Amino acid sequence: MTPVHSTDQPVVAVLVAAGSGSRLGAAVPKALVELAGVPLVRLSAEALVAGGVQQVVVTIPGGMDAPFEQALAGLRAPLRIVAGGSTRQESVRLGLKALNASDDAVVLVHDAARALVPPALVASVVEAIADGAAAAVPVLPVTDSIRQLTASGSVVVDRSALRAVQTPQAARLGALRDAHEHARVRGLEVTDDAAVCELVGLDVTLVPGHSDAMKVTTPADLVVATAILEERRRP
Ligand SMILES: Nc1ccn([C@@H]2O[C@H](COP(=O)(O)OP(=O)(O)OP(=O)(O)O)[C@@H](O)[C@H]2O)c(=O)n1
Ligand SMILES: C[C@](O)(CO)[C@H](O)COP(=O)(O)O
Repeated sequence: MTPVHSTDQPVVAVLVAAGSGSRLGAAVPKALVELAGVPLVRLSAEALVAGGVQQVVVTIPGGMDAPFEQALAGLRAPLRIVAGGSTRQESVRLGLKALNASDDAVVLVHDAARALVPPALVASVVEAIADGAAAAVPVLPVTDSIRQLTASGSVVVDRSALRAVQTPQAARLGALRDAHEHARVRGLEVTDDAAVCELVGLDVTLVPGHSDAMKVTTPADLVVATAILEERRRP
């Protein structure tokens, strides 16, 4: 399949898959859980490659090499599997270290749990970096009403000013490695790579996200994701 974008930049990715999936509660690590017979990590890796990624490092739980190698066998891009860390942030840092590419390569960080990310969304964060953004993340408007807890109760929040953040998140490889090292040295913990970039003063550019890039977190998410995949496969 031809990548859905074109750029002169090398495009590489860290696919974080080292989580246990405690909220899903499956018998295997979440990234090995199957949607319509295909492991989440395999679907995610294929979406990255279809979106133009040329090299993938996958972070996995320690001691799980064999099942992950089997799940990822035959991927149409160079692939390396490395042990992840105890947090997502640490897994990303270890994955970035294992990539073999120049500092100016475009790097994507993607959750294996967002297995149905459309290749066009992958391409759109790459293009944002190629067009000059320091960091790029996909976002969606928030659909629930939101309240913020206060000392005396709670207050309503204007949701029109809020966005939910997805992956893949993109930057230049050298800059993202430096930002993660900065966070590690200072003991700073944040929830995503855009926030790591902001710790070192990089501007974050927002691109439109997609509902199919939902994160499989709970058993109900698995039902929704299965339905999306089956709908895609319907002739
Ligand atoms: N130490 C960790 C924790 C998470 N992840 C990855 O980061 C992504 C987002 O994390 P999440 O979906 O919250 O996964 P888990 O941490 O496994 O979920 P839970 O909190 O339910 O255990 C997942 O693809 C997960 O595999 C990782 O590589 N290393
Ligand atoms: C990176 C992320 O998916 C963006 O929404 C999210 O922050 C991961 O959070 P989690 O705590 O690992 O579920």
